[in-house]
Amino acid sequence: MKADDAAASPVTHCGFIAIVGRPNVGKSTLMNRLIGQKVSITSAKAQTTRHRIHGVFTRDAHQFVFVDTPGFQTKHRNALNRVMNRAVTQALADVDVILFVIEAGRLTEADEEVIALLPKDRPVLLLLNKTDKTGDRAKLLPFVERVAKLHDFHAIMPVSAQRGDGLDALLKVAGELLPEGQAMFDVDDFTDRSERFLAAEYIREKLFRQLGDELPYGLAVEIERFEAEGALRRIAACVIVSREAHKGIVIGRGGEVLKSVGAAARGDMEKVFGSKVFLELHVKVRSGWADDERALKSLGFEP
Ligand SMILES: Nc1nc2c(ncn2[C@@H]2O[C@H](COP(=O)(O)OP(=O)(O)OP(=O)(O)O)[C@@H](O)[C@H]2O)c(=O)[nH]1
Repeated sequence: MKADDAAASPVTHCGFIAIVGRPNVGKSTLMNRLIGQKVSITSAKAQTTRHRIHGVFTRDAHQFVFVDTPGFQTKHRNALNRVMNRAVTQALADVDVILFVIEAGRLTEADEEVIALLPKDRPVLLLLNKTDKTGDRAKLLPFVERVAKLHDFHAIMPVSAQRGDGLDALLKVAGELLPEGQAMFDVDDFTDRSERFLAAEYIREKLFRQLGDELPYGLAVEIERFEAEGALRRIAACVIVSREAHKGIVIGRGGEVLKSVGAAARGDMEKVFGSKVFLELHVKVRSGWADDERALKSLGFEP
């Protein structure tokens, strides 16, 4: 942003907000809903978000810079999960406000593991998500009383990320907690991640959606070539799997799975980039990569 723009900007408060919680509680859905743009990927399957993603939302005098974190992993203890958990802890260390998401009426051991990591010196808003499924709010009261004892929460707020219920109130409370400061991003920006990064995210999302329970563990997407010429993007991407047997699953009979993943991802990219996209997609086997921290680093996962 240029200095002139900063002077003209009405923003007086700006800060980082982390969204944390165990897998599948609705963190990505919440961030997308809050910023009204498709930045972070969502799917019905756990663990779809592996990167920290910033989404930016500006409303009047407040600029919210959201950090979406990977879901906490408690099941598989390998390098990939260690890297993911470290990313969450790191995200918590440098933010101004924390949104801790759980499902309304449901507290699991994994939720409690996340609570143990919440910093005591930063405001934490506890969001009870998916209230559209719980029905009568009065029924939630005993649950609220129980979870209130687990941490000194700044506020406990029922929301439905999917329907958008309670989000206005949430932005109001969170806005009051932002530190004074000029805007960090152009008011129209919705992400500080590059198109290259988003391209990989969209492909990964379509694979999650298409493959469902068949999804091979430890699958990743690498962008091998990204060329932008005016309103045209030429992208070559590679889906990495850890075993030869997984290759066929990703390709599908007669190449059908890969073809439809490519078509759907390309559609998203064309909408978001506002350009025409040529996408080449292929599959490679790199054995044991999910256990190799160096390989993770080379794929852009933050160590
Ligand atoms: N009924 C209902 N479902 C929701 C709501 N918010 C999210 N979901 C669903 O819950 C599932 C998980 O949502 P995500 O946003 O991917 O969850 P996440 O916490 O980011 O998951 P990870 O990336 O695995 O950490 C998806 O099927 C969402 O559609 C909500 O408010 N109500």
